[in-house]
Amino acid sequence: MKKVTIVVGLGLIGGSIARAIKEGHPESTIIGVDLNEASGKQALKLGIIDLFEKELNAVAPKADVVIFATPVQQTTRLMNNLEPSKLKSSLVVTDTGSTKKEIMQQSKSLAAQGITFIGGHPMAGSHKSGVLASDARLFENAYYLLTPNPASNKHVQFLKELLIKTNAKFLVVTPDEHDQMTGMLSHLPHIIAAGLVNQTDAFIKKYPMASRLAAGGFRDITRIASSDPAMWTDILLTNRAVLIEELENWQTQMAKISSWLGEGEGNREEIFDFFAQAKETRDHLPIHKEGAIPAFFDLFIDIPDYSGVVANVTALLADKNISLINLKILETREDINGILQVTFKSKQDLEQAKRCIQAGSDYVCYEK
Ligand SMILES: NC(=O)c1ccc[n+]([C@@H]2O[C@H](COP(=O)([O-])OP(=O)(O)OC[C@H]3O[C@@H](n4cnc5c(N)ncnc54)[C@H](O)[C@@H]3O)[C@@H](O)[C@H]2O)c1
Ligand SMILES: O=C(O)C(=O)C[C@]1(C(=O)O)C=C[C@@H](O)C=C1
Repeated sequence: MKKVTIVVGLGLIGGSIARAIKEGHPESTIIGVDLNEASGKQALKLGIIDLFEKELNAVAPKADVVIFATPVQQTTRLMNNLEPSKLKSSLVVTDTGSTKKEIMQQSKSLAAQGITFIGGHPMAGSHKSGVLASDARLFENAYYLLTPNPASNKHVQFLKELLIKTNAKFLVVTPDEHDQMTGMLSHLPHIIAAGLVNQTDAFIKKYPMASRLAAGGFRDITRIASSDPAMWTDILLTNRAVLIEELENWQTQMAKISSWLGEGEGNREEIFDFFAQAKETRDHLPIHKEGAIPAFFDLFIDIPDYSGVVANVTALLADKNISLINLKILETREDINGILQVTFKSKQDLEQAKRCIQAGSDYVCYEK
């Protein structure tokens, strides 16, 4: 496919999409557009794009495809600034934004001027931002939701072909269905995670030692609280009605638990059922695991708290040529062992590392 694609926003999503297009269509040209010149330089250096430009309208007339991978409200602003009379009549415009109703509303004025617009949203990502976190495999096996304008239906196949190497599963939904479903399954969880971390922050001021006790449960439910605040502000402000309703449902649920607790033992069964129902549902949800960036493999090692132990572990791994991605001490207190978190790229590396550390030391290794 010898096409010119402009990717606007060279961050996690734009970078990952550009990588996948390069992989599937090496003969195509990718022009990267970003406000941030450093992102452009990094993308050029990584070979993700062929050219960099700060101003979209300076290059838009060359484009066969424009893909917006900017925060939602930046995307609507940039769409509004396009100059349709200067664009190719065959141009296909799409986006990657986490909400769809406002963007689809904005696209009507483009459609009125003959520009094809297909809303898009890959349902995979990370709390990490920026082009350095991008990965062509990010969307593998994930759903990629599409909300085409009626007049754009015939271009959906072309877009799927362009994005073939994302290895995503494309699904057409209405903008309303989209915002309802992502509101429940993505936006509300991000609000809850951020709220929980903020509540913890206030608590830690009272009990400073508590910060050292944040273990697996807290880590699992709050990872997404590290996501980019600018991106999430735009998401919330473009899905207000859905989120207000879901927050009310959430508050009703929390109030119910609070009242059960107020009455104590008499509500044992209700409390049990609350957790039992959640376990049943969670255990049967087909949660997307493969392809996302945190598809790294963590090995946890209980280590005695003395200096030199990290060097011991790395020496054991180096001896067997096992490469690691990251190494972090999660906990060090005088009275207990520390935990060393060693991250590997593959399950095989992790298993080999576990065997070699267990053979060469008496450290206890485990996965979570
Ligand atoms: N992060 C995720 O998990 C995820 C997943 C799916 C979809 N999305 C959506 O994808 C979009 C991009 O998210 P991301 O995670 O890649 O963010 P990011 O912060 O990693 O990248 C955004 C990039 O856009 C650039 N940018 C911002 N405003 C711009 C403008 N006016 N003109 C040109 N460049 C501009 C920034 O400099 C940055 O490089 C958002 O709409 C988000 O809702 C995010
Ligand atoms: O894995 C994460 O960190 C994400 O938050 C990814 C996530 C999600 O909520 O699942 C976040 C926003 C997107 O619009 C799509 C995916």
